[in-house]
Amino acid sequence: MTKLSVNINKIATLRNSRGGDVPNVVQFAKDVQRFGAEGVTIHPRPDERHIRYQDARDLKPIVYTEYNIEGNPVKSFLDLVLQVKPTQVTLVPDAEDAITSNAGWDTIKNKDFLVDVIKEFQNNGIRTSIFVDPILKQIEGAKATGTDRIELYTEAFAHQYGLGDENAIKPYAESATLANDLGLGVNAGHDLSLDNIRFFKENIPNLLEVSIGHALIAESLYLGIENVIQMYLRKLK
Ligand SMILES: CC(=O)[C@@H](O)[C@H](O)COP(=O)(O)O
Ligand SMILES: NCC(=O)COP(=O)(O)O
Repeated sequence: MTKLSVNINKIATLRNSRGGDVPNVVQFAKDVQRFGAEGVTIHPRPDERHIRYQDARDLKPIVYTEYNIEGNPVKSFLDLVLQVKPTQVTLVPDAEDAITSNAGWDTIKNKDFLVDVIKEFQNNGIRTSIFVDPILKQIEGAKATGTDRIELYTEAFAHQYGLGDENAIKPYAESATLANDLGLGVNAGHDLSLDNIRFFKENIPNLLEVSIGHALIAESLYLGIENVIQMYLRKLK
């Protein structure tokens, strides 16, 4: 079974555009869970351009499904996650000025750093996942960090599949198979959508969780958030 975790960054982007509290991020998280989402994901960035650090704290008491916080483990992020204690932390090596996440970890070069932060989170009862490109030696490197899971960075798949190239799934299927063999859990995310999720899910062995935000919110503008969540759940069965 693959869990659907709804990334609510875009709700915070909309709220921040007017400086008030509409839409309310906490209410939205309550509602997506009521509509069937099996997790809530946020990705607070150091400039707080969408999710603010205070949102991460405010969400803690109301997220009764899986709470996943993503981000680059700079000191302020580390402190926040250790305070909030979500179900899972997903480490993403994103530059501060990046518009969105645009690469996975070099798990070999950053091994010592990752081993230390992963241990710190795990010692505090937080499951860890690290964002990686579908490259076999990076999956082996991920195993050496001690992480519980990996999150496959799916932007390249989404782009190529959108152009009609079904072979784009191959490196993902191979990476997931290796991760399964190594005992790593497999999550995935970035640019997944109603158009590509079923094909992705059907070809990835033992896919535990997908986190989806940008497309899901855009699709909801036309189809409604409750309906869209139900559509994803059907495709992930
Ligand atoms: C790790 C990942 O792919 C997503 O968290 C993505 O980075 C969403 O972040 P933005 O909403 O800032 O684009
Ligand atoms: N981890 C990926 C995520 O949370 C959402 O990414 P996207 O659907 O906004 O591209």
